[in-house]
Amino acid sequence: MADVTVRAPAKINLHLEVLGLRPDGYHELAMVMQSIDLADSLVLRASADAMIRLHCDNADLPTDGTNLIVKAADLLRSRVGLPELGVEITLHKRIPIGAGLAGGSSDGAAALVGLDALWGLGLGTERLHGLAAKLGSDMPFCLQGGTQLCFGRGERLEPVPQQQVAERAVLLLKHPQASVSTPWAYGRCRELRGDFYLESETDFEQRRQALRHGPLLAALAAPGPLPPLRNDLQSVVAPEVESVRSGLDLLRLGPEALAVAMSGSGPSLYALYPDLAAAEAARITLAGELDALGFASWCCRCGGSGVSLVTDGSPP
Ligand SMILES: C[C@@](CO)(OP(=O)(O)O)[C@H](O)COP(=O)(O)OP(=O)(O)OC[C@H]1O[C@@H](n2ccc(N)nc2=O)[C@H](O)[C@@H]1O
Ligand SMILES: Nc1ncnc2c1ncn2[C@@H]1O[C@H](COP(=O)(O)OP(=O)(O)O)[C@@H](O)[C@H]1O
Repeated sequence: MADVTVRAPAKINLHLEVLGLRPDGYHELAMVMQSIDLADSLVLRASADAMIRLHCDNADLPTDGTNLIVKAADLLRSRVGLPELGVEITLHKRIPIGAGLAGGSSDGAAALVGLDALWGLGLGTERLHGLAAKLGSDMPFCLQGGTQLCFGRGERLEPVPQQQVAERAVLLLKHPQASVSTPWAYGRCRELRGDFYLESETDFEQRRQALRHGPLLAALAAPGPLPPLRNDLQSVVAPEVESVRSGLDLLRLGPEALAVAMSGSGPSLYALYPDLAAAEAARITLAGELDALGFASWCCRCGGSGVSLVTDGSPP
């Protein structure tokens, strides 16, 4: 059987609002997530020995059962009740790890889509979404991609219909020595907030409506400026991580952007521009400071889709 290649794009958060604490210990969220064209790729080859094996070109990443790709493969195989299925997966890692860009979740989502195709399971979107939600709150978004409102733990998706978002591009920064654990960020958020959470479903729904019909989505629908972006984890993480503070300052002082924010639980930061040329020009203007502060940087387009099978001829 032919190899299957899957593209696994990163995301940024255009809005991240922590509404409440849920009975399951997770936070109730209202987010706008956006795919970008910085992507990992997975190559899957069927094997006859009933083993799930992962190889990765980044030695910092475990390839054992803690990797979300292996977890996804194990879960899928046990759900369909076919323990004899085997696979050898090679991961080309380009998304920085522990960066707030959902690289692990996107890899897990890509494994679900790739194995569904490789093993000929024909599971369909709804069942894959259910499996993804079990593996991680961000994983359903990574399957779907584009621009989505994400509610609940992050797994309840509502598409944002505007096309304009996809024209835009980001200058993305991450300090190679900085990484933030998502459980730590939410734990610290809880410590800082104490009892300061909304409590009722009515209050949650009011905030969801405010986001659906608020200034951010209206502004995303047209070219031009955006309102200041909200990420409730930014004020939790910035005081603890120096590169988040210095990177945000740098992007704010740089060539005028549509918006500047931290992505997810950080420590990645981005400045949003009308198009890729503007993001690349900003990167050139800031090259000296980026170098002096030791930041890695990328210019990425906002993307219209989540994980996707790579058919012959298209680049992974
Ligand atoms: C913060 C966000 C924003 O998009 O992304 P990252 O910065 O990690 O990319 C997400 O909420 C991360 O989603 P994801 O990384 O899938 O989280 P999970 O694996 O489900 O959960 C990891 C841990 O984060 C906390 N958690 C996660 C989601 C949520 N709604 N409430 C939480 O409190 C819990 O402590 C959980 O044990
Ligand atoms: N395939 C994977 N790629 C990246 N990280 C992974 C993967 N599988 C498991 N992880 C673990 O998930 C954690 C979060 O990584 P990542 O998804 O890159 O960041 P974030 O949750 O901040 O977006 C890390 O501790 C990492 O070891």
